[in-house]
Amino acid sequence: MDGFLLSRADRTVHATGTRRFFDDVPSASQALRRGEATLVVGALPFSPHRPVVLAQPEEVDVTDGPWQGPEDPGELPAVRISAEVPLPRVHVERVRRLVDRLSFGETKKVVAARRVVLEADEPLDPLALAARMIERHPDAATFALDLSAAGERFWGHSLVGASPELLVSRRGSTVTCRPLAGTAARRADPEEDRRAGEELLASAKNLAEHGYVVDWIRSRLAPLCSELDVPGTPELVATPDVWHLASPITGTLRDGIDALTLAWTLHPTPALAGTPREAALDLISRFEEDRRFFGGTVGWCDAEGDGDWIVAIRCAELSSDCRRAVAWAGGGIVADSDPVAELDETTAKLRTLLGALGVETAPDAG
Ligand SMILES: C=C(O[C@H]1C=CC=C(C(=O)O)[C@@H]1O)C(=O)O
Repeated sequence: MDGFLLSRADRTVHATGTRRFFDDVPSASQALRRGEATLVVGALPFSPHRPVVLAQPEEVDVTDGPWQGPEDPGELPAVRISAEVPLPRVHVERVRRLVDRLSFGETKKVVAARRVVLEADEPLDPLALAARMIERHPDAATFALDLSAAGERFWGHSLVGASPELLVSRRGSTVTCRPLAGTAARRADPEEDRRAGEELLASAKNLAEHGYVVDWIRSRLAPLCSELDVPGTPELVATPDVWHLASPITGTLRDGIDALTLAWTLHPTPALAGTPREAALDLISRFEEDRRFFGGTVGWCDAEGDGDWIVAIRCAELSSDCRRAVAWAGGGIVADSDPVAELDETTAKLRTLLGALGVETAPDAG
């Protein structure tokens, strides 16, 4: 696909063509500051050491409300799962090993992720998939973008997803974050569903998982803000597939740090990495293959420094022929995590992407 789409309930940024690519966050931020670019769009990968996708687009369309895609995006092709990496039982075993490490080591939390490889009968149009995801997940931030600028491994690839998690947003001197961590699968029965949400809100394990993320964001934002409002307890938010614990955080920035630099300062949070962050990143690199842009961040930043950066979860990377896709899901592991429940949690999270493609996932064991 050409370009970049970020559709949120209140605003859509749709950009096409490229005037210039940037190699890193500081050079993009400098171009915005000097007035050499009016907008930068793109994505940062999960690993802070891998190439970014940051571009000044040729044309930009900013509209109120969610993206109004093609009148009739048409049917998506039939898609099936061709591999799971690692196999579900191996993911359970990995989580068990991580739990052992967390019980005896200095690491308090680490996020373990797995992948599902999908094959499509016909090419899967990234924007048609995005349109389907907007329809199914109207409250999420739906994105679709070309990843080619990240190098040969990504030529012609695109990333498509519908994320419920805002990494950071800046409007003038106001900075907003809404980290998510702590999850329970939604239930078909309304009474059971309500109870699942209430239990999540009272779960010491999930509150601990959540607390690490809030502490990280507070520690990164506090030096940059004259005021910072961090709620003492999280609230419950729902997607069609899962309940989450969420903390809406708001601050007043002291100086003109732009949204892109804020994203770079916060990313990856313990919602995707763990605590302490470096130890968790080290464990992830030893237990998993490169996450590429899963768990990274997707967004835009304008010349005023305003912008929105979304955590790249509930997403898939499409190959250049659009016949293959890789979807990821992860979950925070702490010392008292149950490995089988953690597998089920990733299955519930995968439903956002797989459901849009009409692919069935195994029902969870809960
Ligand atoms: C890592 C993912 O979710 C994050 C966001 C919300 C809740 C999470 C959790 O409960 O572990 C994760 O931190 C994912 O969707 O793949």
